Amino acid sequence: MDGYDLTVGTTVEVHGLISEAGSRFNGCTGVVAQINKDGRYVIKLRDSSTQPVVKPCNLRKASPTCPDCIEVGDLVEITGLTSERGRWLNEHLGCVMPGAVIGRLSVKICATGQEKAIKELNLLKHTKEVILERAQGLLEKGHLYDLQRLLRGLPFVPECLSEALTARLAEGTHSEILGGTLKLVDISGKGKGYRTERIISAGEALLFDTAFCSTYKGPREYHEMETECKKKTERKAVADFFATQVMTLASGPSMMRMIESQLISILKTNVFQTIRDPDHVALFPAVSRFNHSCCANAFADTSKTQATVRALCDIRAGEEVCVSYCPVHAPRQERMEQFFGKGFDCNCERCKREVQEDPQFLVPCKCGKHSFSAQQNAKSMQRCPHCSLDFLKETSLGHLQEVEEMNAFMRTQAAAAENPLNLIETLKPLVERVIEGSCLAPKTHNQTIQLLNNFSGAHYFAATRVPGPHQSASFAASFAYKKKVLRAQATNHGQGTCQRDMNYFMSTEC
Ligand SMILES: C[S@@+](CC[C@H](N)C(=O)[O-])C[C@H]1O[C@@H](n2cnc3c(N)ncnc32)[C@H](O)[C@@H]1O
Repeated sequence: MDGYDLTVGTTVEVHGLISEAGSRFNGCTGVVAQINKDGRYVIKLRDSSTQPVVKPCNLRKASPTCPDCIEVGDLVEITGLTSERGRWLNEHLGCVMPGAVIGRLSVKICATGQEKAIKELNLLKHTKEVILERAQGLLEKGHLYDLQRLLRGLPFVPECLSEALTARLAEGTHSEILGGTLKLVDISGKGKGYRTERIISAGEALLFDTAFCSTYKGPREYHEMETECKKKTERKAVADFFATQVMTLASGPSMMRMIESQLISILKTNVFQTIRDPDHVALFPAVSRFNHSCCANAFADTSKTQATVRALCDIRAGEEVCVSYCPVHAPRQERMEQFFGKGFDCNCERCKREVQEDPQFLVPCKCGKHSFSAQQNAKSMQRCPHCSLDFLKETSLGHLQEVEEMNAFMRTQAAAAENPLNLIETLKPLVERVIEGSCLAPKTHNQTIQLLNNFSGAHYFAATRVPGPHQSASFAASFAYKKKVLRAQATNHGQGTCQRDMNYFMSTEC
């Protein structure tokens, strides 16, 4: 029956309109966007931004041979998703799969391989030719980040196109500021750095860069990279890039420059250990211009060949964008040790706060009204001003040592080979003392958090790898302890810390 069995998302054809204004829509196809209370249908037309409102008797399901009608096997682009969870899918290509649910089609996303149920209204059908034309355009304009995303997972990429992309990326001289997000400027006291050109949303990709050189981590890493640089610069185009973009990067303290070459000093100041290839180090000339902050608002997701910098939180227009050169969960002292030789002391807001009082060394008093401090510069004997309980810093540090030893054991081969149920029993007494407070190790110290994380992990492995009646309880315990971990991290360096976890970024598409 015409019109009456149509739901939101169905592809329809308009027919039988007789008014002068309406008759121009006869024969047009579109998708049902909404059904109004008065029973009329709002139609989103394929080729026009006009959305006619039509009675159901003037609509019929588009014939399957209609070029707009989306079918299993079609290539589609996702568009117009507005929810926080769905937005990132916009502009992604997918393939329509069997198994539609009411009002939605099942779409396999090319870039990630995931299947998502998406309304037809949010899908734009494309031919292979249109996609390849778009890809060629991106290559010509040098938008390699978008090109790479477009081609990822597509079944029909011509070899010449993928080879051209691979060659451009491998040269190591390509970088792009994405979507007009950043500008490289002088930053007082820090040399160069990036500021935002507009408001940025958490998760947005800001900059894409390719590795100029990379090698395995090891005692000769800088010398190997120096050799690679020299070899690359035999080509004139690369030599120009090297002179203007590499040799102008920040180098270490002048004392170091007297005993080593300028290039080695630059490499020592700018090379990253890469996140996705942890056995590698790489030089990304454009990423190297980001300054450091211990409460960074961006994160460099790096592999041995390329890097994407993303915003970790919403950022105001004009703010400096910084990444962290060290793990953000480390206590201040450990973080500073990692900057040794880099020629600066971090003076970010977090460091200023933590010089006075590092939250990772606070031990709450039993009365709940006061916290003691086990920080290096704190007094050895402390007394709670509310309940007069005494606290001995050395006892607290001794308990922290116990926690550290347990964590060290958890990193051994013996622990990795152990049955997770036995590991739970090994960890339990210490974890229980931490929770009920008889272990005086600071509750939000990196090591204490690590202990809880290990306990959560042991429960997770027990739930997923050891069959038995304990499995659902182990799952519950794993999540409960993971929550404690995230809460403790948020106490140290603000809400949303879980988003500073590299695993969060590695699980997002990029
Ligand atoms: C990887 S580079 C960052 C870009 C650099 N500002 C430039 O002009 O190329 C590292 C150098 O930048 C400076 N820098 C980075 N973060 C800083 C900070 N938080 N405070 C002061 N200097 C910083 C230091 O000189 C450091 O050796």
